[in-house]
Amino acid sequence: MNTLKIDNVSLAYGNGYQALTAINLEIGNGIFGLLGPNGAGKSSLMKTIVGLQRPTEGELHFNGSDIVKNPLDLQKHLGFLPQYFGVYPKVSTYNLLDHLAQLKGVRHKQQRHGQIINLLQKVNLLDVKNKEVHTFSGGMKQRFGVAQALLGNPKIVIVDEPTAGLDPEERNRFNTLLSDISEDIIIVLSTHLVEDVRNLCSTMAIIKQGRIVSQGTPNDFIGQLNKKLWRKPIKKTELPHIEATHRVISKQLIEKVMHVTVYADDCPKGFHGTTPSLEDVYFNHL
Ligand SMILES: Nc1ncnc2c1ncn2[C@@H]1O[C@H](COP(=O)(O)OP(=O)(O)OP(=O)(O)O)[C@@H](O)[C@H]1O
Repeated sequence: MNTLKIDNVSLAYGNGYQALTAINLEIGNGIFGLLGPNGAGKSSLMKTIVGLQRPTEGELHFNGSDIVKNPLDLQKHLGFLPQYFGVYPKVSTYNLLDHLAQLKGVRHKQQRHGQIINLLQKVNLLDVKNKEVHTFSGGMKQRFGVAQALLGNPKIVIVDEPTAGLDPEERNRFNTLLSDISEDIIIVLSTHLVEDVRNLCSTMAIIKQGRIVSQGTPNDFIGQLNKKLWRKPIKKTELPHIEATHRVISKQLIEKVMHVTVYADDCPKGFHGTTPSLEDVYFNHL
C-alpha cells in the first residue's frame, strides 16, 4: 500500500497570494478525486505534491519519506498526465515511448521493449504503434498519455482534467482504463467534472478558495443530503423570490422548463423530494 500524507500545507505565491491554506489529506491506493471550480487551487496543490512548488508551511510524506526535503523520493515513482499535450515531434508512437522510457531511467532495451508493448496493449494502441502521435484523435492522445504516465511502473500518478474534450465513448473507455490501473497505485485525479469523480473515485475532497471544505467517500457525501433536497418546476420569473426565501442548490433546464432544487430540513410547500446526486453535494459546498 502506498501513502501520501499532506499535513497542514499552506502555499503563498511570491506576490503574496495565498493559494492553499492548511490542507490535510491522507491518500492511499485507488483513485482520489480532487474536485473544485476554476481557480480553487487544484493545480497549486498538484504542483506542491510533485515538488514544483515548496509549501510555505506544512509537511508532505510519500511512503514515509519527507518529500519537501527530498522531492526525488516521490518524483522517481511519479507518472504525470497533463490536461493537454504539446505538439509531438514527428516520431512514431513506439519511438516516442522508447525515448520517454529512457528519460525515466528504464535503461535496458529489452526491458523497455517489454514495457512499451505491454502498455500499448493495455491502452489499445498496439495496432498504431508506428503512427505519429500528432495524427491521433483526442481520445487516442489521452490513451497515449496514460501509457507514457505508466512507463517505469510509477507508484503515484497525477492526472489533471483528463476527460476534457473527449466524446462520451472515449471518455468511458478512458475512465475504465484509469480504474483498471488504480488497484496497486495512487491516482490523484484533479477535475471539475463531478460525474468523473462519482464514477471513478473511492475517496474525494472538495477544494474551494485554497481550502478543503469536505472530504470522504462519494456515498458519504450523498448520504449527508438524504431527505434534505426538494425540487419543483418553476417559471423563470419566480426564481428571484425563491432565491430570496430558500437555499437554492441548483437550477436545471429540462425540456426548456426550469427545475429548481433547494436545501431544507422539511419539504417546502409545492416542492417534492428528490434523490441527491454528487453534483448536488458539490453545489451545496460551493
Ligand atoms: N504563480 C502564481 N503566482 C500568483 N498566483 C498564482 C500563481 N499560480 C496560480 N495563482 C493563483 O492561485 C489561485 C489558484 O490557482 P490554481 O491554478 O491552483 O487553480 P485551479 O483550481 O487549478 O484552477 P483551474 O481549474 O482553472 O486550473 C488562482 O487564483 C491563481 O490565479
